[in-house]
Amino acid sequence: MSEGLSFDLALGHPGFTLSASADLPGQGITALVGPSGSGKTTLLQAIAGLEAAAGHVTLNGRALHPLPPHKRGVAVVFQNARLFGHMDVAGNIGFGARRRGTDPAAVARIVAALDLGPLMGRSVSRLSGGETRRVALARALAASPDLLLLDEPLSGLDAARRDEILPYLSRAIRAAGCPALFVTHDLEESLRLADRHLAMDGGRITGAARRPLALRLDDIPDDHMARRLGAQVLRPSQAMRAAERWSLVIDPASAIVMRAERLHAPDALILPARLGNAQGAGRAVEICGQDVVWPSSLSDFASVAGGLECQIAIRRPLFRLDGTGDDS
Ligand SMILES: Nc1ncnc2c1ncn2[C@@H]1O[C@H](COP(=O)(O)OP(=O)(O)OP(=O)(O)O)[C@@H](O)[C@H]1O
Repeated sequence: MSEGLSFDLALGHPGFTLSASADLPGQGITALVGPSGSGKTTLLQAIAGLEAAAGHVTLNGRALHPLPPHKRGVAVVFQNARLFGHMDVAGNIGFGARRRGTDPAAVARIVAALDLGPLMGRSVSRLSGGETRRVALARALAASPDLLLLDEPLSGLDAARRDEILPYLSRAIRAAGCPALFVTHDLEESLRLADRHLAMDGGRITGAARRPLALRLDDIPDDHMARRLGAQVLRPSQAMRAAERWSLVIDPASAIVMRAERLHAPDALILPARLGNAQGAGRAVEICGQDVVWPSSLSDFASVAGGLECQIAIRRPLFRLDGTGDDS
């Protein structure tokens, strides 16, 4: 029995043909990226059973296709949150939970992870855009989905709101323990959320890459991209000058991309361990999406999920949007 999500789907609209297949792991967050009109939404809809298609979809060996949508165990979060306007926040979240008999303790954990406690009694018509997105995600997660599909869940939010939500989103999806596939046009979102990437073009999957996000190092530090990411790129030689508190074992061909506002935070000082001190010598850093785990002492590893906003960029190109990158 194959683990994870596997699909091979075909359908046609006038002037557009979807013919997409991929095998994804049973855990983690996959970003689906590609130009407008490439078929990302159509693929999500077909996986969810909301759009008729030929082919197969299996999740952990269970055939989802051609089951009706409500029997697939798939939750979809759309661009517009589509909350139930006649219910308050608690009602919306409870709806998903009741349908699948989700343990109330699990629902409480989701509410806490998304920091929705203070909003539970509020009418959904009185929520901000960011709060609305968090409720939509909570409602989807509360239904204990086997697979979570998100179609540009943060579109239309300004940068500040998106920054506010991203850590919640990452934490809540990972805590749910189901695989998630999310459509995004936003490089920062994919950098910060995803640990696997699928590229789509012309109705086909044209490339895939495992984590860490495989952008060519040379793609990142140009001024425009750095500004978009709010980041500065510390090449190893520059990073050494910032050496004080932590050391980090990284490949000499790698660089650390760190959000500029964190550069002077004492807890966020990082240097490559080629010149490392005893704390980091010989230990490898582990990257999981935005979560960087590194040795805080010789015997102890500290997780800094959400607390340290940095990414490791690998110099070797693993993935390019034109689909010519490899996936090794
Ligand atoms: N119901 C439909 N009938 C006819 N054509 C459709 C239908 N739905 C989508 N299409 C077409 O299928 C193609 C893929 O659309 P889709 O919305 O999946 O692209 P997308 O990659 O999600 O785009 P975007 O990034 O702009 O949201 C487009 O050419 C679109 O016009």
